[in-house]
Amino acid sequence: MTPAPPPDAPVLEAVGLTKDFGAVRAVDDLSFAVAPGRVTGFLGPNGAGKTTTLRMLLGLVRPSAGRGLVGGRPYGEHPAPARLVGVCLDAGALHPGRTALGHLRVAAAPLGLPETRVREVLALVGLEAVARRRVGGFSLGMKQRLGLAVALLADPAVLVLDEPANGLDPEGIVWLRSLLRSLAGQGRTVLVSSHVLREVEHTVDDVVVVASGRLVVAEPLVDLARRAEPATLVLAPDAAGLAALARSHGWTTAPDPATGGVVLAGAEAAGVGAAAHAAGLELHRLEPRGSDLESVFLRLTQPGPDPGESPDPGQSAAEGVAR
Ligand SMILES: Nc1ncnc2c1ncn2[C@@H]1O[C@H](COP(=O)(O)OP(=O)(O)OP(=O)(O)O)[C@@H](O)[C@H]1O
Repeated sequence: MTPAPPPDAPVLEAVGLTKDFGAVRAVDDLSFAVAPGRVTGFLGPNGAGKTTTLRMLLGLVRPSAGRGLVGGRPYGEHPAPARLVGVCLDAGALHPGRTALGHLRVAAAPLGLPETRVREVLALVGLEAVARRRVGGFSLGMKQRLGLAVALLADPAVLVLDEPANGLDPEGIVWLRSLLRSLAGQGRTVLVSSHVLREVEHTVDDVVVVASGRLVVAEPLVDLARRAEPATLVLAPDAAGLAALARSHGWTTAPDPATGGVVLAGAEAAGVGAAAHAAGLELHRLEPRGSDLESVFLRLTQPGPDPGESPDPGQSAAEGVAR
């Protein structure tokens, strides 16, 4: 593919984006910015409003309020928006009777791109061997690769991909990760949505998390990881003594079948060691467990008791917007 990085790839921006479908508010006053040179994950559970937001950013859905901006201008006001922004919103919706090659040729024609570029992107996504096969026989993972090839055709400075990891096998996810990282490394602006944080946690630099159409947090992934509770794996022959120790310190316990031990949530290893020593409790294993990002994601996106309440006490949604 063309190696030259796009100079000054534009920022993608949602400014107070709101969308009502009848009585349903799908997106509610959503503001965030997607920086060039980084991969940003747009995350939220099913129905959180991700696709609707992406469609508003791309001028495919008219916002009820607010604006979607690419480099400070609405998508449609750019002279050649389809060259500037590569998009894959629904890889599953490709025409089943058309071949992979046919799809790319149809997409390349209005962009004025030559056959050589079609061949380049086919190779880039690893579909050369099936170029003449009809898409109807493709797996979802192969369709994802083709959708990505279409998005990459014009060598765009901005990429917007809706659930690109969906349907990819583990090897495909590793491949997608390195491709997206290299595209961002060239200075491009890359936005990928997912409803599964685990799918993209090794791919993204920044996260924009939404739930029920509203912004929950927008921040670097490392900051999201800091919200994770510490956890410690412990093996102790005196199970009752360990349970009593956990109770007295407010640590929640969960069995760890792989080791036969217990994971103490909310506990640092050093604190557990000190407490066990003080209580005269014998430990056979004491091991810090990595922060569990998925549980942070679930905690942030699960509906709270009060819909007006911030999902994370002490952190308002607005705090997460400013970046
Ligand atoms: N055209 C439409 N007409 C009516 N309601 C819609 C329409 N499009 C989306 N919605 C509703 O808006 C809300 C947000 O949907 P959206 O598809 O944007 O969420 P999502 O986060 O992309 O979910 P998923 O991960 O399931 O694709 C949902 O309640 C959905 O039912």
